[in-house]
Amino acid sequence: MADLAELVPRIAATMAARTARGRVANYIPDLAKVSASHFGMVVITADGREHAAGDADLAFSIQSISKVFALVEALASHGEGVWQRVGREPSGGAFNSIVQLEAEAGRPRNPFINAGAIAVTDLITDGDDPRAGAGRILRLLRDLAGTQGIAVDGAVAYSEAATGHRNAALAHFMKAHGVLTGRVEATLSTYFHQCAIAMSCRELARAGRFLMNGGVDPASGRRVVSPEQARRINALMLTCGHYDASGDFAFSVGLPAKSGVGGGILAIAPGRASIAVWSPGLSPQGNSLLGTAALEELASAMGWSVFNPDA
Ligand SMILES: NC(=O)CC[C@H](N)C(=O)O
Repeated sequence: MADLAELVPRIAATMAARTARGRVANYIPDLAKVSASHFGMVVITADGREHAAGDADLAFSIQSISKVFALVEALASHGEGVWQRVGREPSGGAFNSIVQLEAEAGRPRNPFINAGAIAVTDLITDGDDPRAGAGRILRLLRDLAGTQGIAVDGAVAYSEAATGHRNAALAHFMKAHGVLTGRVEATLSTYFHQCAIAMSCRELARAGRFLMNGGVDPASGRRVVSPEQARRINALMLTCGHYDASGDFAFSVGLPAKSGVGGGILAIAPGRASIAVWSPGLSPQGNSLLGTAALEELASAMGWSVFNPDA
């Protein structure tokens, strides 16, 4: 097995030199301002060691990675009731697709496509102030990462709200079917704020540690979710975390992971590591191109696949 102290900087150097870096998301105007030249990576192993390289401490917009932590909050307050409004099947469609909703009575396929995430966020939206629901996610992330320094990037939240017509369409459609119960504007605003949370790879990898550790944060000993919920969240990340590229990601990397259009990916090697990578250039499906390539190299060098007999 490779030595992580040598491997992580080597992967970062390889990715820094790549010229084909994908395209930075531009449908949210403020995300388009980020340079495609960034690459950061942090691997935290079960023994608590952190291996960091590149832009490991630069904050970026976590976007859809926030959907994992919104789900944790919804499970905490609503338990299994979450599954009454959102399914557990990969959609095979784009992250912001609307077509399945019409055929399936407004019930989103899974909590990681936009429709499903908005339905989950509706459960933790409290009143009209987006700071309430987004604040729950922020508190969770700060607690898990061990820093108060994580915040919502107000400019990104505003930019997203100003251009988020597709998300508004998804939300109104679900409201018409009774899948959303809160006020649509409040739910959407909460969703835009959670997506605009900015944090670094180091903070994100720390925040993901409970998922490699059966639901307990190894840093504090706090139980975040039950062992069964941790397994299920990992299962959803593996099957749905990369939208219509989830099968390909499972094929080439083989780890539960959640991507965001800010170019971040949180990946979990159960029992072994919590990993965060960031490179803003995206594949056509909206997943970090170099982040995926880096995870593929890491997983293969370490033998970290949930499909390995000895993993
Ligand atoms: N895939 C993503 O990261 C999408 C999140 C983005 N905030 C959106 O709603 O479109």
